[in-house]
Amino acid sequence: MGTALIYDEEMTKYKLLWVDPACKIEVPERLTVSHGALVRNGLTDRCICLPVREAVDAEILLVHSEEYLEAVKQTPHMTLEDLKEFTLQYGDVYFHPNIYHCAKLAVGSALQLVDSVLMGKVKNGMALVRPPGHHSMRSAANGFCVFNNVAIAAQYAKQKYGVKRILIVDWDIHHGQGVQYCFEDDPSVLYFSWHRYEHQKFWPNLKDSDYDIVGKGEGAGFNINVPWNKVGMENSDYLSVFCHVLLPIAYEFCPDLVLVCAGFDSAIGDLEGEMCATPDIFAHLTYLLMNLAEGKLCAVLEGGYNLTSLAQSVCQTVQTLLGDPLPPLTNLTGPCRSTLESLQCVRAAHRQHWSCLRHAVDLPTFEISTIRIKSSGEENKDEAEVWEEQKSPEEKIWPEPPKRVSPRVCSAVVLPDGVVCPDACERLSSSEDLGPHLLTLKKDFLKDADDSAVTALSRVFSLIDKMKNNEIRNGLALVGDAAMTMTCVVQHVAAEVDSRVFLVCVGNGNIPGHIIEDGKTLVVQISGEDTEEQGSKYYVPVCLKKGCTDTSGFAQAMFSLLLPLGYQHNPSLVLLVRMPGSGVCDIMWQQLTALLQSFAQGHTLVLLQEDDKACVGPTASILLGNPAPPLGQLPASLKEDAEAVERLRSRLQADWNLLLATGESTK
Ligand SMILES: CC(O)(O)NCCCCNCCCN
Ligand SMILES: [Zn+2]
Repeated sequence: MGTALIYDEEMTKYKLLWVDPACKIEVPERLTVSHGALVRNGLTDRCICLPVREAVDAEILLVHSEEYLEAVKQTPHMTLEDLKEFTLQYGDVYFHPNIYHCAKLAVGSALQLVDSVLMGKVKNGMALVRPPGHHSMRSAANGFCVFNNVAIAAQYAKQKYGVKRILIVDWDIHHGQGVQYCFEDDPSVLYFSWHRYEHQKFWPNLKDSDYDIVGKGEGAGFNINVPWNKVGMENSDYLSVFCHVLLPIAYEFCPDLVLVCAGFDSAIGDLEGEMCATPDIFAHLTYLLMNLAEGKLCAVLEGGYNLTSLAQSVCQTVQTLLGDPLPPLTNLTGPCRSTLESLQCVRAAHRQHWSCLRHAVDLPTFEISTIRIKSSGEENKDEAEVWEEQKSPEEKIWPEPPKRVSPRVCSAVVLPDGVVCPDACERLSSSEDLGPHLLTLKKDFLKDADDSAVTALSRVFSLIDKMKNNEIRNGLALVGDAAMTMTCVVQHVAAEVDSRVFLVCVGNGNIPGHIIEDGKTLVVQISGEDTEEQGSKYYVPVCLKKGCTDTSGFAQAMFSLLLPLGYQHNPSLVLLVRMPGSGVCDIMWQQLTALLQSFAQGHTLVLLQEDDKACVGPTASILLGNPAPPLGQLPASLKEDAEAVERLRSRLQADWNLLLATGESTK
């Protein structure tokens, strides 16, 4: 199934007709440069382009009042003076004779997108629309918005398709108060928004946008506000909020549909947001949401006023929806103090509503500052970087997002004769000769192994070499001895100069100490074995009371440990090993396999032991880019497990700052 793209140049045919400094940034070019960039990058050709349609009254009335709709209906016939007069009753928005038509097309586009996803015609999609929607309220236009496109889409999905739970993620830099008000007492719609706030000093200056506004009545807990009280937030800050707030709660909520208020004024260069996150961050934010709701994700454009970063961010988002490998995120320094303060406040405010936060350790709050947490060796930022930070936003410069090339082959497999190769996978030919290095390895490691083990290892090494040359994206091997193969692979890869391995080992098994000595391999082992081994900076033993069968504990370790560590380690290869008898359930295994593709441009090598042959199919399905099935609504994890994860975090966060979620200052 493909990715839908909805766009029509009719929505560019309205603009500001008088002087209004607050509205002059909302220009038709926002749509033309975004669509133009998609065309130029060959992305429109790869999408399923769906036609727009006008929303009908009944659809608009799902959210708005009749008197408001009737009033907006009069605008096409108004004179310029009448339009100005009409506009005065609302805030930071303007009307135009054609804006009612475009507003109906914007709603219609969102509904077309929801239809195509929920009818299973496409996997996911994006609607490039204007006017935006998330500020408009039941009886009021606001913040360039006329009708609330995404709120209407959510009500539409519930009414027409009986969707039970909908997650709305609003990564626009402004608070979508219109969406919040629409669903604040509705437990079937979880609304998440981060937004520039500066302690209510930033527009729309609402107390309702603060972290302690969590929803009302039945809806308590289903409204998450993350205020940015400082500008200059970076990729690390955004990822921290996803890892420590949004993803744990979203997985617990287990939505049937994900809607994104995709505003890109949260990207670097935008004068509204004044943030420093780069366009490629949206590739990751999109991907991290794609394993919810079995990939049913509809992104609808909201804001974004720097035409360069807007176009790049839109392309990054659509490329991820299309399944392209994710770009590496470099120099993630960890969240700033102000972010930690917000994180801690939001987690505390929601602790009573979400069991994933029940055991969250929250420390006394502390003064706010944007002093960046320095991880070791970051102390002396060179002059240029410091100067860079002090430049004013409009002069911000940032590198073009890296090219994201999909290898010719997605998944290659090494399987013993007699094991069927999963559809769409490529079996590595068995005619590989034993390379010279293998003969030495045979001497060092495999001296007593039989020839089939040596042959299998030689094929696994050629899998790795093909990944290194980007001939294949990922690989899977079913081997006789997973632990031994794992050790040889780490040894083989670590020998290369700029290689870094992220080894994720599921289940019990001994990790030889020497593989973590060089600091190039980071090991996370999730098992049920209480290793007295305290671990080190590069060896993170997560032992779950009930072992890997405990989905909640496993999921918590995935979000609050694995993701932050993986991002900060920024590996060139992910090695995922399923030890025999791990007890991990297939769906959890698939979710883990999917999430790990956030790293190393998707270069994941999965090692399975022969008696786990039944896992080949489900694993291959994920490696081929299919979404992982839902885990179901997650119960609370065991207190001991949550405390174990917290202990690990506090031990490791001095070295790995992305683990920070509360206010500890690093040493
Ligand atoms: C969709 C949206 O969230 O991007 N709308 C933003 C509205 C901003 C209103 N204030 C403008 C002040 C100009 N400096
Ligand atoms: Zn915005």
